[in-house]
Amino acid sequence: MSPAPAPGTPADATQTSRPVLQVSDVNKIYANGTVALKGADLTVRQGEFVSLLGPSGCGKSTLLRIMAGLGDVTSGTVNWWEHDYNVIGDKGRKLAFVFQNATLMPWARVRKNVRLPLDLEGDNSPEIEGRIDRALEMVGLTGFDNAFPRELSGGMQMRASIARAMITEPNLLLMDEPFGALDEMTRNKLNDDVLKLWQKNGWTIVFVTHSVYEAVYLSSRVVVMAARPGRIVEDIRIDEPYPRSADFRVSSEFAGYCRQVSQALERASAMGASAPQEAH
Ligand SMILES: Nc1ncnc2c1ncn2[C@@H]1O[C@H](COP(=O)(O)OP(=O)(O)OP(=O)(O)O)[C@@H](O)[C@H]1O
Repeated sequence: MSPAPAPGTPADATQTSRPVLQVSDVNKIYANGTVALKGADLTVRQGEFVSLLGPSGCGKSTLLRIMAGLGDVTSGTVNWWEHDYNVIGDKGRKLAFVFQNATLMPWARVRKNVRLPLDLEGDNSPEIEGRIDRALEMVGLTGFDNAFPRELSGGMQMRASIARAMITEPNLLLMDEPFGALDEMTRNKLNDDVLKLWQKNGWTIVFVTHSVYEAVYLSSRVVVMAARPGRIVEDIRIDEPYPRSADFRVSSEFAGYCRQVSQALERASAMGASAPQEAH
């Protein structure tokens, strides 16, 4: 497995790495006739940080769920690590999903919440406790393992949710607008934390967001989608080195990329607004 870009390397270092996800000509039509995805083509390579950005209803969550193997496609193919669905879970081919809400079990303490995926796998090996400790440490929740979710702030609950995803030691992390409900300071802090974890662990990430700023700050690529029918319309490289920091947020390069992505989003929104909903 090739790692995520090392500190200081350009964001395009991943352009030739192995594909982790290949979505080819995928169409998704829900039972009520909604064309949620039309002809979606997207390859995500090892070590990339790809954001999906687009107006409401353009199919971002549908695409992410399909990438997670959670939803059937109407036609087209999806491959993971150049194989079909059956390889997910093999060594080096683990996938985790982080939802918009922390989705913690309210009656269980943080430690129990974080170990849930291992419990579901029936894994009760002796090193589990150490793994939980390390996951909590990585997300900055050491000392909170006995707290109940209601005793944590929204940001801390999201950290617990990320720790729960990390416990399975994923290679591919799919995140559906994980920080949308948080205030800006907390969101910025968690953005930095996720970037650090991404680099440290060699993850590949696909990240859904509504925020141009968040997409530009985090991503090596921003994929812009349009609605009615849901489709990919632009694919923009954010060719800035990692690690990125507060300096990047106030740089002219950041402003330039935000302008470019905002304009792409405006074009995408205009396309969806003028198009009638297609049936088949
Ligand atoms: N289970 C479903 N059955 C029918 N239609 C659905 C279903 N799920 C989503 N849709 C429709 O498919 C389209 C794409 O929805 P999706 O949630 O993927 O978009 P999105 O870009 O993630 O939206 P948002 O940004 O608002 O979360 C929308 O028109 C939505 O109403």
